[in-house]
Amino acid sequence: VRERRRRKGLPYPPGPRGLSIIGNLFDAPRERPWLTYAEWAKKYGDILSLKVAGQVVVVVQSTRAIRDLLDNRRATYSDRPVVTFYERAGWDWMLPMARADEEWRVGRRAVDRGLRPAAAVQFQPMQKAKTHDFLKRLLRRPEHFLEHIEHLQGAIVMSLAYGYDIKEHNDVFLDAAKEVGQLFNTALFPEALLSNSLPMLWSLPEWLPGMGFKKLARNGRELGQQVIRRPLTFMKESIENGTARPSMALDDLRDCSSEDHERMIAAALASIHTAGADTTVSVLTSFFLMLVLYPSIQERAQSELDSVLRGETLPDYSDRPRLPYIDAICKELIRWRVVGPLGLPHATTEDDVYDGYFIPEGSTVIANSWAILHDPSTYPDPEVFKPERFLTIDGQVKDDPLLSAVFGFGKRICPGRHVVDSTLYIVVAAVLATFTVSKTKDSQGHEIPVDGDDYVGDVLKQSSREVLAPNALQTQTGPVRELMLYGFSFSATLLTLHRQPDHLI
Ligand code: HEM
Repeated sequence: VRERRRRKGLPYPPGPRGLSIIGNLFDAPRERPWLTYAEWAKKYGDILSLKVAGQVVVVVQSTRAIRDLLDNRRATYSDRPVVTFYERAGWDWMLPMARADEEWRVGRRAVDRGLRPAAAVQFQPMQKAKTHDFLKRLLRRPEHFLEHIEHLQGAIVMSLAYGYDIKEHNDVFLDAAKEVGQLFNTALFPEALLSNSLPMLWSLPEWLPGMGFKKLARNGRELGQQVIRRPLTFMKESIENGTARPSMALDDLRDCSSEDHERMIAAALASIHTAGADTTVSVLTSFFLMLVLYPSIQERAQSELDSVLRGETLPDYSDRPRLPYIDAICKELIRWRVVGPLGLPHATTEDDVYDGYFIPEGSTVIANSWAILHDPSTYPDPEVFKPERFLTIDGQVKDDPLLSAVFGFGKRICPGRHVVDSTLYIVVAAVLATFTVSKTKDSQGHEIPVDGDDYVGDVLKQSSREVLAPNALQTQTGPVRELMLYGFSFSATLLTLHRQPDHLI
């Protein structure tokens, strides 16, 4: 009744009509939901709603609606949905999923400061050195390129967060951070979210089918604390010994006014690996896929690099203005395989009305970034990799304000985007300057084909299957699927390197 009064007769945004109790639980698309949502937009328009287990989920799918709500009404649209699982597991410290409370604000301010463009520039020499290290690994064992990409990203993140150099193998900080990331992804599986709307699930015994999430919650609490505390102890010791290197932690911890403040900062820093790892790794993996699928693009990029560097040096950041084609490749990589096609869900903190529709407080709001970046009227042949989209007729780089959709919106926009920009540029330029990547040949000398479509996997689903396999329920809830990242399943052996100017590395 209260809600009816608040609605003043206004309808929710249109959408598929669900069954009464469970709403659209079973309508919510299971595979690549962004495609289904884009399809639904043709019927319902650029703002639609679903009711998932009693909760309103609003999906916005045009630049107009996304900007109007998530950017221009950011004061209302910057919360995250309540995930009981995170609260129970004591994981609400993790910045990307944190509710928009004081703790998030403190952590977010520190991360914004540490990763702002001026600060990100200071990390560039480190990113360059780690990239050269990556080239050497690639040269030694090209078939393990996925592992090398992961190592590179881990090395960059741990260095910028703590000034810490990760070990060659089995680094304790990195391994724990990776485990948290895996658990975090796993926790987005349907059963955990279902426990949101069915609190009584928490009182059922752990051994029952589908109750695996209770064990996860238990293990996750301890692991989370380790990931926060260990680097903090390391930082304190290295500050005391005078061995601390420039890093976000060094700047932030110096300014801490209390133990509580310190705890919030440490939690925000510990979130960075989870937020930045899979995402950057995904884009860099897309890069290698692109190289085997589009040899002519590789060739053109190499001739641009050769004309600037003359085969004498490795590319540096100062070369960037003279390498517009490389820059255009980086932009197209971000657009081509959108890492988080539906970003991370936002939530509203008060009732709102938009286009005559009622959006209640506490709604989950999902922006379909994929729909924007694969709209054929803006990007013709959207599935084809075409760096030229981002070049003017005279070969200069064109800015495209729509691209930032990959990094989300409003107050929650990804604070790591400037660092991503410098990582992508240096890796793409350095790999193209030193290697030619192509498909592997079979024993008869025929190229082994690579199916680019196969390559879209589903990291989260796979990890949840591993942990929960015996007990997994088959149910799916809506918002779970929105948190999917692309995973990559093409064979790691499909990589032959030709151009190996060892003297450069
Ligand atoms: C290609 C790489 C990356 C992509 C595509 C990406 C994308 C995103 C997206 C879509 C969000 C959610 C935005 C929203 O809610 O509207 C996000 C949040 C976040 N990202 Fe990234 N990200 C990337 C790399 C990184 C890196 C390298 C870092 C750190 C160094 C990072 C740190 C964060 C953090 C801390 C948040 C949470 C912000 C908050 O909730 O307030 N990301 N990112």
